[in-house]
Amino acid sequence: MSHSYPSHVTIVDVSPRDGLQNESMTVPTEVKQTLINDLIAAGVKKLEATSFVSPKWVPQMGDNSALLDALAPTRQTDVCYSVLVPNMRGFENAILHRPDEIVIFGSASETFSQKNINCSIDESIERFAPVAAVAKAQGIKVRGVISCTVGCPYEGEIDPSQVAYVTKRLIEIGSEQIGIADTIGVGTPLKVQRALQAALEYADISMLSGHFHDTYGQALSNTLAALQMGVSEFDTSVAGLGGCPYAKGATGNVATEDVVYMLHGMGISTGIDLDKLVVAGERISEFLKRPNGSNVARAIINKRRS
Ligand SMILES: CC(C)(COP(=O)([O-])OP(=O)([O-])OC[C@H]1O[C@@H](n2cnc3c(N)ncnc32)[C@H](O)[C@@H]1OP(=O)([O-])[O-])[C@@H](O)C(=O)NCCC(=O)NCCSC(=O)C[C@@](C)(O)CC(=O)[O-]
Repeated sequence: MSHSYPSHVTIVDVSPRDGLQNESMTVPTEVKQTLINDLIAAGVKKLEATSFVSPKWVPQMGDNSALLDALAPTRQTDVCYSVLVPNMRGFENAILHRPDEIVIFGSASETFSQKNINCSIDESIERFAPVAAVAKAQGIKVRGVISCTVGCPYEGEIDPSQVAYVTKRLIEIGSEQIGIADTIGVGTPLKVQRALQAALEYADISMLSGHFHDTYGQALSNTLAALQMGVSEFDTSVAGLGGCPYAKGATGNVATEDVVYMLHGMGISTGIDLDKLVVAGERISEFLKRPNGSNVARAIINKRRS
């Protein structure tokens, strides 16, 4: 069977944000800065640095401004520094640091929307609309991410028509890209393809990206299923770090190392140096005192030791 896979894939490493937002220990700003610089040294060209959400809701991201200040002197012009922004208050704080891209994050599940950002899906779009308009007027890219596109921790299975609806609304208010997220990692390849297919009612394939958590070990298969549809951008997390504070039990995103290994093995370029990426993942895993969540990283490290 032949598929027309993309020749190049953009990796968005979300570990500094999605990876660390759920950590119970305080991760010092310098450690986040080192992680980001390690990722960039490995060739990552797009990353989620932090989020401008309420520190009462997500204390771990409370150093958002300090982190961007620390990164400023060595900021790379060919790297896209993204930040999550839930409302105008967050945007006003973020804009002081001129991020390259803001991410507005909605949900295909009503209940998850309430739990995560304390408003309904329609209310969230109303909040995002002025944020997206001001960002675009200032030359900042706007990406929309939709949580719970295949399953929700509160509502169970999500109908693809919900994904189509939120995609439509996010595009109407100016999202240039749409991330299809499997927040709790319950998706399997055909379900993920159905969610992507629903988004394609309103979005072009070049606008879509995949954001797959690996709770049930399906994320790499789901990545391949998305690739087969022509998706060429994926959110991944070095060492598989992460989880969402409002999706109990959900583990991290698919490990960046695992996706890069698969893509390179398929002849698809990423611009990333896998060995340097493994160093980045090991350093943060050691700091967090947790086993490296990437199968590929563990294999490479074991091989080096033997
Ligand atoms: C959205 C809100 C702020 C609404 O929270 P709220 O309590 O409804 O907001 P509010 O407007 O009523 O304000 C309450 C207080 O928060 C302050 N406030 C209000 N906004 C901000 C802000 N931006 N930055 C700093 N402070 C803020 C505001 O000033 C006020 O302060 P007070 O007067 O009480 O001192 C809250 O629900 C929130 O911060 N939620 C965070 C959710 C979050 O970060 N979730 C994890 C990221 S999403 C995710 O992981 C999924 C994703 C993207 O990865 C994809 C996937 O896998 O699904």
